[in-house]
Amino acid sequence: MTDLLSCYFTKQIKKLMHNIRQYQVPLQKYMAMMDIQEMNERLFYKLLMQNVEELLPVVYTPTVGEACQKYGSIFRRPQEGKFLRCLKIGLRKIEVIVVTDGERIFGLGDLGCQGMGIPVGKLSLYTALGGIRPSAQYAELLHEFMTAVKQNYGKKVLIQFEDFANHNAFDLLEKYGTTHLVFNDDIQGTASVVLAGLMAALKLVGGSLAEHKFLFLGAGEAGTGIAELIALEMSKQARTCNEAPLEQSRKRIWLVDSKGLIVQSRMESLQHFKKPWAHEPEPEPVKALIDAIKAIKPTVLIGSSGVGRTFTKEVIKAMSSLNEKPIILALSNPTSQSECTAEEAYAWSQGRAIFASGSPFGPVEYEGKVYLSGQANNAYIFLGFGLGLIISGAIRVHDNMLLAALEALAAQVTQENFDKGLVYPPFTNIKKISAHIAASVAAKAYELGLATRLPQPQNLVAYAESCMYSPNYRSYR
Ligand SMILES: O=C([O-])CC(=O)C(=O)O
Ligand SMILES: [Mg+2]
Repeated sequence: MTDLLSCYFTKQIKKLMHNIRQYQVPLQKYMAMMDIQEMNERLFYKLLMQNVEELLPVVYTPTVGEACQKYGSIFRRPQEGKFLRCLKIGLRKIEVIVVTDGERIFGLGDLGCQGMGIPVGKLSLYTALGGIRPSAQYAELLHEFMTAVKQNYGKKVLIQFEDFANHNAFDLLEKYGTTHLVFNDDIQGTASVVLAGLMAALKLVGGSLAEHKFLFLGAGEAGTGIAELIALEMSKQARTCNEAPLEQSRKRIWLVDSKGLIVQSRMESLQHFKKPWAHEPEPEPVKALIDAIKAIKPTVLIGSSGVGRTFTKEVIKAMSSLNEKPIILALSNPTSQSECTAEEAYAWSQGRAIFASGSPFGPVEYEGKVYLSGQANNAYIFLGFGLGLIISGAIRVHDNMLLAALEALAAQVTQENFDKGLVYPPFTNIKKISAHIAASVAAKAYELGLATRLPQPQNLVAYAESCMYSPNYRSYR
């Protein structure tokens, strides 16, 4: 890029940042960013890269949550002229199509794309009551998609499952994990990012993983995914001293779901992904989180239920009376669903909590001291993880790659970060962090014989960096 061009680019970015800062409402900032993306892709990415701490909460968690809820009303410029292509790659045998523009849904008015529920509902009536064969059930449809993707793009295309419901997520990951390059961000990404934060937190609190006791509120993808990775790492650490098989490690981890503490006597009615966590001997039947804390006496409390405001004053106080430095992770997104705020965690623990959250919180002042809190968000992992798979030409995901990724992340928390109470490095350095994670993941892929890009590059960090997209203007003369 010539000096003149780069100077112009810099000015453009400065002005646009100035414009975006004029908006007070996060959703307006989001819409401004989407406009820029549509108008000028390079500008959008450069802007985001250079202002990652400020703009990540706009284009991603938490504002993107609100944008999704209002997607129908803010989505303005549809991509036209693509129907024929979509129909050609779609399902083959179609008999009925119910179509809506979403503008007059019942008496509710214009619901935009959220009006989709109506055609879906009408089609189910065709099938259930009209006898029209459904074109494909969920599993068949997904299988067709997975097969088509591999056929079109080969075995090295990474398919990231995002925000699937529990009842499908675990099965899909297991089913396609052996035939495709698949990664579930909510199970594996969240698990890795949380374990990285925990390993960093242990440097502040002391003790090995096996010396801690974990209690989860929420036993879905995030909760059980994290629990399993903690158990795996515990066993790995203990293997050197020849003890602690996986089942043994799992016993240090307890989960509470909507029906209370998961225990042996509930085994029959538990969904399969919860069964490994039904422990005995069980304490008295325990329903409420606060009672579970009293019974289990955890050192680490992790919220992953998607329900906000559940880490009450009583809960945080109980954790703080049990522990000098309670580790408290409020992972649910977006901010409205966070188990507690950073302010609450610090105030209710008298500034003793080691706190991180899924959605970002700003600095908090408590009794004259400023506390920062890390964002335990899977964005730390999935970017570098995906890049590592791609640059090595990996054809499968292996648990040891997750461990490699999270170790690389934990290793990048500096003393300076710790001093501020952070168990994650700042997002400002995310590209550098991702390059290191990518290099570790790629190295593991080579070690496991799952990499296809040969020969292995000498310096994987440098190679990862050289593979990264860089949005600059080009001079065409
Ligand atoms: O999107 C995020 O910030 C993290 C995530 O995957 C989720 O909450 O489902
Ligand atoms: Mg997600």
